[in-house]
Amino acid sequence: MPPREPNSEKIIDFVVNKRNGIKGLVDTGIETVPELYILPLEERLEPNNISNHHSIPVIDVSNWDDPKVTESICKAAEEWGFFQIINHGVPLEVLDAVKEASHRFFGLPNEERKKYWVGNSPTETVALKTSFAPLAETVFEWKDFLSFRCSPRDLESFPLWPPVCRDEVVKYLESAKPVIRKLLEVLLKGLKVKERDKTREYPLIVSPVVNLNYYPHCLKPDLTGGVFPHSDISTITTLLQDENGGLYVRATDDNSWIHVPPVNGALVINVGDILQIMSNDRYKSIEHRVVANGSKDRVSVPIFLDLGADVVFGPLPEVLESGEQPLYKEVVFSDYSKYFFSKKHEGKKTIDFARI
Ligand SMILES: O=C(O)CCC(=O)C(=O)O
Ligand SMILES: [Fe+2]
Repeated sequence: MPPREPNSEKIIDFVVNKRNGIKGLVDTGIETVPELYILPLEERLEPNNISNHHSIPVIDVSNWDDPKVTESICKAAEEWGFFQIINHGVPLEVLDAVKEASHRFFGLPNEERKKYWVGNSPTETVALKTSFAPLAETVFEWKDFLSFRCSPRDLESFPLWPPVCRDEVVKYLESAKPVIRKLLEVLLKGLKVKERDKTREYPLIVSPVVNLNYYPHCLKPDLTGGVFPHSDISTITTLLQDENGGLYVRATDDNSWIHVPPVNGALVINVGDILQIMSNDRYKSIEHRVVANGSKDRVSVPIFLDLGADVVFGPLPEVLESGEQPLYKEVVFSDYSKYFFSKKHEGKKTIDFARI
């Protein structure tokens, strides 16, 4: 990594070592964007790279038994890797409550918030972090996030989670689980995996991670990145975004960036690397990025369906049945995940870890 300028070291000390995060820095009333957060020209999202002719599908899932619905889901996972669902049954109040809870947590006084800083938190199942991989990044992401590990065992530490948001996180996850199960069922069926194969489904649903993402307003959002281009490592991600917008998804045909417009009550679903690997590239784990807002603090709440640390995954036997060559080897989830978190966000590079 090239040496950083002296002021960047001071900023890192404040946001990382002193655990104030970007939220703490914005609260000091900074009037310019520090060098540490400025992207080189070629990495910024330029207006002429934003698509004006693509849009990701919005699918009404009020009737899961309608074959048109299931076909649209599998087709969207193949062609776009991203889609929004509406009429999914998760109550609007639950969605609004978890967004409000995110604002409440990040609105806590610095000293209160810091108690949950990674490595210092009362439990390993909840961790407050800034940017993505500060030890590996030359430019930081304009984002803090509070991450909850939510396997049934992790939930035993619920009493140690921040009281201002813990009920809302659990309620959101529990309300979303039937939808997530249904989505997995549909997507696996599209890969010819036998219905209700519990041994298969179980490890897929058991290790969710919920993040409360917080992007404070940024004076010059065009110069910075809320999240840099990356793909998720999950099986699928279910994301709740707020009304500010700012999420962009890569178009597979011309590499432009497609804005994902906020739709009240919708959930954004995307395929992650695990499902791309399991499907031997049938479903696509697509690059996406976030641009912070110039005047509003943005929140989003993803549920990442991860795997248990020791779960091994690779292309599914059903997919290879017809003689298709596997494009990926089998890997252990914890190895894949460690690799992802050891480096900065770098587009689609993580998946090469498993590629044959
Ligand atoms: O905030 C968003 O809209 C997306 C965040 C994201 O991509 C992530 O947390 O992996
Ligand atoms: Fe993501």
